Amino acid sequence: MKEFLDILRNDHTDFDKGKLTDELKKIDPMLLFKKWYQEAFEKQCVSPNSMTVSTVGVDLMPSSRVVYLKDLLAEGLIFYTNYESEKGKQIGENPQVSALFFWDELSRQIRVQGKIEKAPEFISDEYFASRPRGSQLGAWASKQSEVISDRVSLEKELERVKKQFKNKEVPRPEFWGGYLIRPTYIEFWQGRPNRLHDRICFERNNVESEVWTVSRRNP
Ligand SMILES: Cc1cc2nc3c(=O)[nH]c(=O)nc-3n(C[C@H](O)[C@H](O)[C@H](O)COP(=O)(O)O)c2cc1C
Ligand SMILES: Cc1ncc(COP(=O)(O)O)c(C=O)c1O
Repeated sequence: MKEFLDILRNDHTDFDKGKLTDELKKIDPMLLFKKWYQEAFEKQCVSPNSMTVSTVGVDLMPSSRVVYLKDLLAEGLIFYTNYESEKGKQIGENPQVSALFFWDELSRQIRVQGKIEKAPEFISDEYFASRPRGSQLGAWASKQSEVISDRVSLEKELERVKKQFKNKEVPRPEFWGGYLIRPTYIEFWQGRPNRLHDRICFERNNVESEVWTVSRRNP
């Protein structure tokens, strides 16, 4: 037991897969995001579309979970979920969130902060319709984040939902759809030797502004 903890504790492997030049400061951050995302895909990073989204409700207790990035628009990042889930409730209380990507194979991290809002309904409809029927039924069956007595009750609910939509298309539930994160802060992080990493940060005052202030930060 101690052995693996020690191995990990004593692992000081350097990051050395690239660097960030000041040239990057001239690029639109959403275009740079797309470039890095594409590179994460092409380098076959594990789960390149997994992002950790953190929300904070009125109790001020941050809560984080992994979701899949599904759409990348010029305006921001879209993921899909249950609007009545814990995250949905917290977003209702406070629309400020952060999102995080880590692509180990590239020694890269992207940190995003911004404002979140429900995606337009037609975007959610289109995405929901593209999902496998099993996942569509699952969205109806799961009262996401609510306590259930046991697994059997969830499976019973799935059976009920299956009967309800037998021989019919499964419509998108009103309580399920996309959220659009509009960034006000995007940080590109490239791991470098001796823990002296490169960080290029883009910030703007509000989501309408097209003026990004760019800085390099200490690692
Ligand atoms: C790789 C991965 C991808 C996930 N993708 C989603 C997703 O796209 N949407 C979603 O609602 N939950 C997704 N989940 C489940 C969430 O992490 C989380 O358990 C769920 O959304 C409930 O979170 P909440 O109770 O904080 O609202 C994913 C989990 C993992 C590990
Ligand atoms: C609870 C939940 N909802 C939605 C999703 C996204 O699923 P899909 O890629 O089928 O839209 C996931 C993915 O793991 C999930 O766990």
